[in-house]
Amino acid sequence: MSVSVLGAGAFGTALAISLARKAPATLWARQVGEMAKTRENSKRLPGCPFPDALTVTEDLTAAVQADILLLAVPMQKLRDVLETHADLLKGKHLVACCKGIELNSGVGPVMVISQTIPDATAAILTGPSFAADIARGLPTALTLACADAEAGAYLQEELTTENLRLYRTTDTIGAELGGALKNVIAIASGAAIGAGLGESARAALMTRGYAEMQRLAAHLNAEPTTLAGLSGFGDLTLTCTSEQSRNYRLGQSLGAGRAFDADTTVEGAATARAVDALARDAGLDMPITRAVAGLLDQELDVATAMKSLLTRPLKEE
Ligand SMILES: NC(=O)C1=CN([C@@H]2O[C@H](COP(=O)(O)OP(=O)(O)OC[C@H]3O[C@@H](n4cnc5c(N)ncnc54)[C@H](OP(=O)(O)O)[C@@H]3O)[C@@H](O)[C@H]2O)C=CC1
Ligand SMILES: O=C(CO)COP(=O)(O)O
Repeated sequence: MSVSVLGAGAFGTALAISLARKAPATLWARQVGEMAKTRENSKRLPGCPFPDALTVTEDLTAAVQADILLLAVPMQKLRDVLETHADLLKGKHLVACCKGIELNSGVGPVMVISQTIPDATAAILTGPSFAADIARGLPTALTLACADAEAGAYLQEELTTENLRLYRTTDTIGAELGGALKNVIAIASGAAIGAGLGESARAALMTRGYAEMQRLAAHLNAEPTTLAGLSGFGDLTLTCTSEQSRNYRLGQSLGAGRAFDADTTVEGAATARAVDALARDAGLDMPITRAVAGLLDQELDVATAMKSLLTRPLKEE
């Protein structure tokens, strides 16, 4: 077995470091810059030295010699990367490591892989994990979802490491929805805390946000148990409560009326807009997602958004 990680952001670098502690692994980037020399990704993941068994390369033809390719680029870039390099990626096990819904199509990463490289085995690796934790070798548990059960079991075995424990499912829709939607709720949670609305308000947003996640998941025929697992409930809990999360921090900035670095990868922003559009088309009630999309597009401020949530007609839980 051999594994290559395509995309040397914080997450791709962390996964490559973790995997290279178990067996030789490759990390591909468009530009490796100083990484090959300093043996560290000082821009995206400083302070995490590369194991000797990690090869860093700009040569995609060499990287795709591996049987398993982890795709660790942001969701809105995934289709472009796959289309650009389609010839090299045919027939491989392609594991999306991004979290989000594509803005233009309303589909998640597994569907993007299936649409662009139809003869590849498409899977997703998702769940509660900060890149720095994985790179430091702290214990982490993730979900590996692949519609092909046999391929899923193979990927689970190959990608599990001493400190990275993988659970598997065939429910790719549920797994990708969990990872995508929790980021939207994390923005809402950060906004509540940033605006000084308190931790009780955050708990309400997390819980009612989870209800929205389940509503969309049911509409798209995902398994409710997947949403209750690491990729849904697990990642929702982590991301809505930690300042390590960029989605949460963007929310905090919105709530506090502060500017936020536009170059930071915040998957929940495009996903909120994509899911808001999906919900409208499907006639689904997703008021927190609507509020987050409204905040991001400056149609609402936090006080108005919160008021609109609190004054909705009373209903059964
Ligand atoms: N960071 C984390 O803790 C976690 C992140 N994730 C998920 O991982 C995904 C990536 O996030 P993360 O690694 O943090 O993001 P970063 O912002 O750290 O890095 C993004 C990386 O994507 C690369 N990239 C962008 N476009 C392309 C392209 N067309 N071809 C090749 N590479 C490209 C960038 O390369 P360049 O530097 O050349 O621009 C950069 O290295 C997201 O979906 C995120 O939700 C999941 C769990 C944890
Ligand atoms: O997905 C993550 C944790 O599981 C990382 O969260 P952010 O993308 O918000 O930093």
